[in-house]
Amino acid sequence: MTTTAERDAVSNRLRDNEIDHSTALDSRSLLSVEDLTVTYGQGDDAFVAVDGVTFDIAPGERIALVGESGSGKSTLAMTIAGLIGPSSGAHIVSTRLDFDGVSRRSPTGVGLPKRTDGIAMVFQDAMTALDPVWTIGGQFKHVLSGAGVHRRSEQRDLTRHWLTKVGLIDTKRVMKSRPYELSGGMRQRVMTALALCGSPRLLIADEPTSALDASLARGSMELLQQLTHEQGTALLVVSHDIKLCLEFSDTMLVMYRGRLVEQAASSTIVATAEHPYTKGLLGCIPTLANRSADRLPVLADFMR
Ligand SMILES: Nc1ncnc2c1ncn2[C@@H]1O[C@H](COP(=O)(O)OP(=O)(O)OP(=O)(O)O)[C@@H](O)[C@H]1O
Repeated sequence: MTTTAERDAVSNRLRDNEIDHSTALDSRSLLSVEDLTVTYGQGDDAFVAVDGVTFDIAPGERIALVGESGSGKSTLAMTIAGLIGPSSGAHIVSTRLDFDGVSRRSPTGVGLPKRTDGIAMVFQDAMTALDPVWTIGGQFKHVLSGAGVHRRSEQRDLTRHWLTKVGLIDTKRVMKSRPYELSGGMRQRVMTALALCGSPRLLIADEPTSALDASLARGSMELLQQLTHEQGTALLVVSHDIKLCLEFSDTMLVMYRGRLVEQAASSTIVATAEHPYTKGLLGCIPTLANRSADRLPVLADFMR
């Protein structure tokens, strides 16, 4: 049995491992992105999905990335996580992409490493994100081995610890189960536990609540917020749920047709929004004041 102190030591080791701080560039930012452009295809068929985006994430900061369908949110999130590259038909260019004090940019500014250590992702659909033929215990073993935890007792105890943290009981049964044997809500919790068990510095959640009903969505956001806060993990949530984002984030990033058109504190964005798309988006949130309106505002084409 691993003690709490031993488990904390493993978590700290996971947090610190393999990050080379010798090339530290900006100690204030966890993630620093400058002029990032992602293009799919080539020549006449080229499509710019992310267009010259610049932003920073501080350690422990909670960011909400919002925007209409096709505005480039997932492309941006997956690029940061190192999950998009030439094999996905994407051409990536940036002038800066630093994570945890280390430049992740290739020397030419084109492309990114395949995977970025210290960044984990939670996807929209747990059924497709989890491996269908492996038991949950086996999937934890795989992730923890990749994070440098090889002792079986440590792996077992960390798995139980994280399954309990996300609110699952009877962890023995869950560990022996395959994804299809669990309910949708349980799978979502397992995915969150898997993402956090390697003690990432940044957790990216792409539409984590869109498959859930309103009360489950709120519970899921609360859980993500609580667990990342406890670990000091920064959280980047991609979502269409503006209302939930306003409540559960420190900073709001608004994308429109590949561009970042607004970056503002979530607590004040309703009053300070400058871009017409942001104003339109915020104006579409149903409130007690506008519930009697015949129809919500229609968003115009804001791009010249
Ligand atoms: N592999 C690809 N090849 C070509 N175009 C792509 C590819 N992946 C995404 N796109 C295009 O890039 C644009 C941005 O897509 P992306 O999925 O990033 O948008 P999004 O804002 O996340 O949308 P949603 O909210 O619907 O998930 C879309 O027009 C999409 O069709």
